[in-house]
Amino acid sequence: MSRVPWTIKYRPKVLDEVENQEDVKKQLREWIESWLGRKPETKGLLLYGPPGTGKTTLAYALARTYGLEIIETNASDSRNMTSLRNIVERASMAGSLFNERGKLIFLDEVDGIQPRQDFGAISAILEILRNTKYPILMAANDPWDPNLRDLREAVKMIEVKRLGKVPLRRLLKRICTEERIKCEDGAIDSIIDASDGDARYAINFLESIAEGYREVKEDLVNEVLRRKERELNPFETLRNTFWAKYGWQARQAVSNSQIDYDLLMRWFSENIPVQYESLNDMWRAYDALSRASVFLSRAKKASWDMLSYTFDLMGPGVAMAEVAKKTQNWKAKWKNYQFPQLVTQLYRTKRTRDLRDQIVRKIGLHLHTSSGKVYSDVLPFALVYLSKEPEMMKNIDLSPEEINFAKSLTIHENEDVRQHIEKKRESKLKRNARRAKS
Ligand SMILES: Nc1ncnc2c1ncn2[C@@H]1O[C@H](COP(=O)(O)OP(=O)(O)OP(=O)(O)O)[C@@H](O)[C@H]1O
Repeated sequence: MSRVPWTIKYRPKVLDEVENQEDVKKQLREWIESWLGRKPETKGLLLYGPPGTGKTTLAYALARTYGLEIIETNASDSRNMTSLRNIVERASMAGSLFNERGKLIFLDEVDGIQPRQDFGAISAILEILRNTKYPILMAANDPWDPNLRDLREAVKMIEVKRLGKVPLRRLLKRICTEERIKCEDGAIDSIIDASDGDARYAINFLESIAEGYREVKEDLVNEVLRRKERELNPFETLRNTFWAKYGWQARQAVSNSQIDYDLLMRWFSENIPVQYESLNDMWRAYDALSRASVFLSRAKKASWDMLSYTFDLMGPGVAMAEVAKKTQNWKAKWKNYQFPQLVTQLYRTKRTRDLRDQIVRKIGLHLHTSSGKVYSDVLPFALVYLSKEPEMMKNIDLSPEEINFAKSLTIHENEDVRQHIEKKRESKLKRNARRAKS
């Protein structure tokens, strides 16, 4: 029989069982009661706060407390939006929501909506909000994305704060008692410190330790935490690989690492010339790494069994590339590893990329087309047009910062576009000439 995870098993069923969050619970009660009194304050309500603080829990507990059926869907899927529209439409035709068993619609992860992929999802939600006869509760971790502005204005927003240490401790201790597990107080405190108010993380952590070791001891918890920290640290993975005397040690360093494999590959790629001084060592290390990369893409496309070869090549392959390692008096050399260029570059250009995406989104909204289409077909021409008609910049609602950015782009793009148009014109002329001949 499959076991129910503790986060589900111990999820509060009704509002009174939800630890803390008194203000949130009060506001949720008032909101749903305003619906039951047929005069909703606002049709939609958005719960926002960090992961694992109980937003989903609150939604389910609210529904249960008031005997409502909950309809949950992930907001960032346009198919869900279509089926939701149907539900809402049917309800408006059927008359009153509360004739039979009422419903509460719960849209999770509204901040996961990608305007490019889920084009129209936000306007679909806004439309659903206008027409709904059901209360609509939404959840987001970060609701401050500019794409969500219209949504923010249409709903009531309630912040769900991180759970404090005291309620979290109460929660974990209750679970330990019900599961009949011996838990040291210091162990619970360490888990709470590491979880940073994320109840899901804390409960999952407790469960994994209890499952593996049958009791929850402080030194054990601290050791697991230290290991986790190390496995998340790319500098540590690099050091353990480059400093490994034997292949199996290097393999372990790579396979234990919790870093995304593609990213790890970039870390190695950047730091092979930092670690190795001999060109031959470097050459062998890069050779192994490039083979690892081939197996990684095969693993992703064909079968994850290939991952084993990726580890062999990225770990022992890179580590054993150093010939001196086979000699008696080899000693590991301390080096200052570097961040991969790509990571620093992406970090530095984040603001620029965000600005570009915002402009593209606004042009797309104006032209009723997706951001993807704007990128591929429209952007260079739109920039030229905008530079000629500065008033248009204001019409499509560009902020002063975006206008400056668009202008700076236009200078470069103008030349590109001119050449692009020129080339197109030439090939068209040639084509016409060929046609005329034949
Ligand atoms: N206030 C609380 N009282 C009791 N248990 C809680 C509370 N908050 C969270 N939990 C526990 O933590 C688990 C995770 O919470 P939940 O899924 O509601 O978080 P969330 O805020 O929706 O997270 P995310 O933003 O990642 O979706 C729940 O299943 C529940 O067991």
